[in-house]
Amino acid sequence: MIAVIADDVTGGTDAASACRGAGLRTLLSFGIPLSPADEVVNVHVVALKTRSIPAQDAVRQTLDAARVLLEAGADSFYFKYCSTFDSTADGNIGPVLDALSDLLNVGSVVTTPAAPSHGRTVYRGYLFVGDKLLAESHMRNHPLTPMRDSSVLRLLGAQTARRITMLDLPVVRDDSDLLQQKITDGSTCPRYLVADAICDDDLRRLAHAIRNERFAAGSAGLISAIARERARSEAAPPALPLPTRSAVVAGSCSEATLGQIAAFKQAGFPWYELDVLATPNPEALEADALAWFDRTPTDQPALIYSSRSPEELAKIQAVLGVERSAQIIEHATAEIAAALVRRGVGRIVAAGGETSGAVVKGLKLRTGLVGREAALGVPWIHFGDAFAILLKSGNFGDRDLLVRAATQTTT
Ligand SMILES: Nc1ncnc2c1ncn2[C@@H]1O[C@H](COP(=O)(O)OP(=O)(O)O)[C@@H](O)[C@H]1O
Ligand SMILES: O=C(O)[C@@H](O)C(=O)COP(=O)(O)O
Repeated sequence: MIAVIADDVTGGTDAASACRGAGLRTLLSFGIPLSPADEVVNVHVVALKTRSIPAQDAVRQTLDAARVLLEAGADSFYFKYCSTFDSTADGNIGPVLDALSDLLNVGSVVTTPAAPSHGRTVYRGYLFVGDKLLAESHMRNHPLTPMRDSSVLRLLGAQTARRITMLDLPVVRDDSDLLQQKITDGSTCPRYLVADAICDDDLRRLAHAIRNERFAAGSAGLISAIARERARSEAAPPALPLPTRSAVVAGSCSEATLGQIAAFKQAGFPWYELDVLATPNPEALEADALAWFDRTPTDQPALIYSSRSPEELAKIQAVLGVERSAQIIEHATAEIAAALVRRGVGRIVAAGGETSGAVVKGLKLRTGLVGREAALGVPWIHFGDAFAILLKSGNFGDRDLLVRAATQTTT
């Protein structure tokens, strides 16, 4: 079994969808599973919410999850971080990689955030988002993890004392056994090999070269290739009916989400804006939002959001602070989601990684079945027939995704 530990909830759904799409039986747990799965699965994805927390807490939670998965029979491990390398200045990715390499007793670890199908490519160690370098993309303005450098080697180098070398494109594409040699040479001394990859075939080559390694790390790109290396078959999950009453909650401030919110409003559905500056109190924000929701028609999807443009966000953060404003919003959003479900909402669509983490916590969701994708990397997760959730990375999905997900009747 492949064990995947993701540093946030939407990262977990993205990775789970990639494995499911490769035809592997995939289980997704939110938080550390309390007991091993009672069914045979090829992949168990554990989605944590460690991306923005202090490194020592992230390490502890990740190791706890890894030990449970080892006990459940995992023979290889993947640490899923964000395809835009989201991490704080005190960086979790390096410390978590160090700790997992030690636990698993591995030397060389291949890693790349490349996910070409999501528009993330790595060339000469520099990470691109579409046609822009990471630090010139919208990720410069991320509320919690603004990315102001594009070099994966420098970003990772600031977070670990271990040696980092590059597997550049000519090596990745070499048809002799150079790639394999580079990976196994000196593999007894701990180090990270940051790989270039600009198309899926580069990831396929990497996955083939590391097929006997116990540990690798990166975004959904490399785990998708690893899953395909194992499965070599593709089976689409069956279409399933979706519970009728739906609601959307959004806290992502990414360009993609702002466009999706605008499309939802244009479609004429009811919407409500959480104003944390006017009401910097989660309970009061929740009460006002629910009073509004209780007046909306039950046959229409409703949207509740806190998302703001970078300029508006900067103003809010200057008054309330980055952490405090995010905490108030996340607390309110989690409670609102739980209250919506108590009011009969059977389908929640959440936009934003941290936001989704808060929603999953509010709803106390544990382990669900990975279903069909509503957009690339955004699968429906089913909890029996009565409840389904779609957790959308802020950056993912076309402009109509929120409208489509809130109104479609089957997956
Ligand atoms: N109006 C707001 N003021 C301050 N922080 C906000 C506001 N709206 C959302 N946030 C915070 O911004 C962060 C967005 O991150 P996230 O949900 O992970 O989205 P993404 O997937 O785009 O990264 C969350 O922590 C959220 O609470
Ligand atoms: O790798 C990715 O881009 C996603 O899987 C992911 O981790 C997204 O995180 P958020 O943008 O915080 O949703």
